[in-house]
Amino acid sequence: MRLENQTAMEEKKIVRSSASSRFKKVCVFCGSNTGKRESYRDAAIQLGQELVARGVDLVYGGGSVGLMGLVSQTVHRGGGHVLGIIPRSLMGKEITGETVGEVRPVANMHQRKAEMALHSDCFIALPGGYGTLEELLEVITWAQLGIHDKPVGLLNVDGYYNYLLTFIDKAVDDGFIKPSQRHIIVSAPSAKELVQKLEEYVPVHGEVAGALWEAELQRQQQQIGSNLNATGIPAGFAML
Ligand SMILES: C/C(=C\CNc1ncnc2c1ncn2[C@@H]1O[C@H](COP(=O)(O)O)[C@@H](O)[C@H]1O)CO
Repeated sequence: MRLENQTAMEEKKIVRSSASSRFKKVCVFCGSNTGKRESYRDAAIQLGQELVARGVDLVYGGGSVGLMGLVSQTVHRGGGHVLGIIPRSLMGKEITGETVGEVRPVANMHQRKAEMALHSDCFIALPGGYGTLEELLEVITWAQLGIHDKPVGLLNVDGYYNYLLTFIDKAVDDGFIKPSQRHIIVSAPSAKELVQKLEEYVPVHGEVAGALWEAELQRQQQQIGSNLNATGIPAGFAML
């Protein structure tokens, strides 16, 4: 059966390669829309195929819309485990569509990001909009602070992220990002090249030595839990 928006190229059989991966689970951030270029859809499917070929499971934001749907359906169809972490407020089918694999409902967007990060060994951003950018920049910030040392990859399909990369270079030139931390982001134009680079990535720690990951996330989760009001919205947030 063809997936929605699936091209002929995508129907190729996915063969699990014998090459093992240092990653067990990769978290993918990507558009809840497919974007206007076929190359974006192809890249989502190619990334899903690359994960399956390497025996890597998927963690993502849940739902079946846009590129999220394509990558999750590809991994699921290829036999990989798919974990979708989704705030209860986004769970309506009209918002997320039919999801595949395991779905973990969480209280809010903050808990989703913490859980996505906790359950994965690496992050990859495909093309996307505000949601994708926000998720990407948060894990980069956490890497900069030494909260984690998991690789962060940008799948720069057809130069989609060129302006962002240029902007980051400007921030380095103008003294807002340390040159050593420019290298937190690993980018490549294709899924195969990107995953290979991420496999070879050696983390560069900033001023905070060592990963404080587990402790920090557990602290965040407790904080989130204790801050929730009756509607599941953290104190101080009007809406989520
Ligand atoms: C509002 C619409 C769809 C929302 N559906 C979503 N379902 C699950 N996860 C989502 C959804 N929207 C955003 N996300 C998260 O943000 C990233 C995508 O956001 P973007 O703004 O589209 O880049 C994604 O990684 C999810 O974690 C109907 O359009």
